[in-house]
Amino acid sequence: MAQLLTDGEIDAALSELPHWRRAGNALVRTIESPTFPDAITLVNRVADAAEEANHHPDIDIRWRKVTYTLSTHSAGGITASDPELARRIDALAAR
Ligand SMILES: C[C@H](O)[C@H](O)[C@H]1CNC2=NC(N)=NC(=O)C2=N1
Repeated sequence: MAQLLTDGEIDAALSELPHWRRAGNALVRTIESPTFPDAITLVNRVADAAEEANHHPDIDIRWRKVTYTLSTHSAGGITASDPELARRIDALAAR
């Protein structure tokens, strides 16, 4: 099973992910897109990346604001897969 990151490892990962914050056992970022269709386009790109990585975010869609919550459900917290997916989401959001 994937190994949980320590608090120190999570802090170190977050120091390189300025858009993300820790909320308990998860990494969270809200991305506001210019329009609702833009927000959904990004959600679809994230879905493709998540499927490819077999690591899936929880996604909360509120009009143009989408909140991505990353944790490794099978491990009950944050593993290396979570900052990895956060970096992928950042790259897609910057397109
Ligand atoms: C069997 C398969 O590996 C699992 O169901 C995957 C799919 N996507 C997943 N995504 C996330 N975020 N956590 C998981 O534990 C997880 N498990």
